[in-house]
Amino acid sequence: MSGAGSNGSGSHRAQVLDGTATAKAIKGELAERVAALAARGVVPGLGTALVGDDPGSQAYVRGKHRDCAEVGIASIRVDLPATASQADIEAAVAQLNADPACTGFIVQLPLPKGVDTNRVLELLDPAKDADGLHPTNLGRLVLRVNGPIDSPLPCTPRGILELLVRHGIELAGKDVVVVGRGTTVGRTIGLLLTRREFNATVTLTHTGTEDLAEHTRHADVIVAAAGVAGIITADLVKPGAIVLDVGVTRVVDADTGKVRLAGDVDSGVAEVAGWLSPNPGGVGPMTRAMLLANVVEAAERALPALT
Ligand SMILES: Nc1nc(=O)c2c([nH]1)NC[C@@H]1CN(c3ccc(C(=O)N[C@@H](CCC(=O)O)C(=O)O)cc3)C=[N+]21
Repeated sequence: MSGAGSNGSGSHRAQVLDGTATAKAIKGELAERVAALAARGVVPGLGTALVGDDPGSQAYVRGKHRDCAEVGIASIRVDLPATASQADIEAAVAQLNADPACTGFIVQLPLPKGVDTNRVLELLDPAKDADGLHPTNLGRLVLRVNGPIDSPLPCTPRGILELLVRHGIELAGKDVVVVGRGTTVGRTIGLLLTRREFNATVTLTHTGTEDLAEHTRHADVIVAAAGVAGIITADLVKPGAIVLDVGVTRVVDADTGKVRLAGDVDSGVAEVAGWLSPNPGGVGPMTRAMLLANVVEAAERALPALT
């Protein structure tokens, strides 16, 4: 093996966890499964409920529908104005729950201030929950000790696991430090990785952690999902560690004055880590691929059994 150890000349570069290429391979596989469904008269359909005009959220939703077109999944869009009320949003969820063309859907987060997000998520039909964020599905994530994935998992945690598996990386017995405790990434990947089939040892750190470096410096794997640009600097990383850059923050570039997206991982980490997921091009494309997988699997589960 070369690449994973320092060569002493200071020119070490971490190996790349290539999310773009991996997501492309997964989309190819999903296109075949979509074709098999079509042969049985079923066209999977992804619904999105988008509230307001945040440019970031609009871009994400556009990207999701573009991905759908690539693999043959139908698109159903429900767009509501920023002024939509709780009742309007709940009505959009009810509409997607009832639409037979929609086999899976997401409510794009975050919802506008004042909206009760948990109440909206509770209303999704768990069988159509493409984000795996309905309490029933989060409960299944916790309860399932072993066995096949038969309920949707949240897209980013699933994407991270898939990215590692497809690069031949095993987590069993490893020390994983997760930075960030959000529902969509940090807390859920922590719960998932402690399940017997993954068998990792997990430390879940967050903004209240007194000495973050003390934890990360001993980690075999760091999942950086704090949403704080550049929080993981090279001195926080054990040489050879596996580092996943999940965070996305909009920052104003000091030199150009332009807004750009910044990850949680500082560029210097590439000199220390053994493996690193680029950002962009790492976890983001995998998240989108797993959304497609969740939609295809929901349609597969809904098929009548072959006799
Ligand atoms: N209900 C819900 N489900 C989500 O899955 C969800 C959400 N709400 N709200 C926002 C976050 C964010 N998120 C991203 C997905 C893909 C990229 C992605 O593909 N990024 C590209 C770069 C894209 C660019 O340059 O703008 C990359 O990393 O290579 C990024 C961010 C999903 N989210």
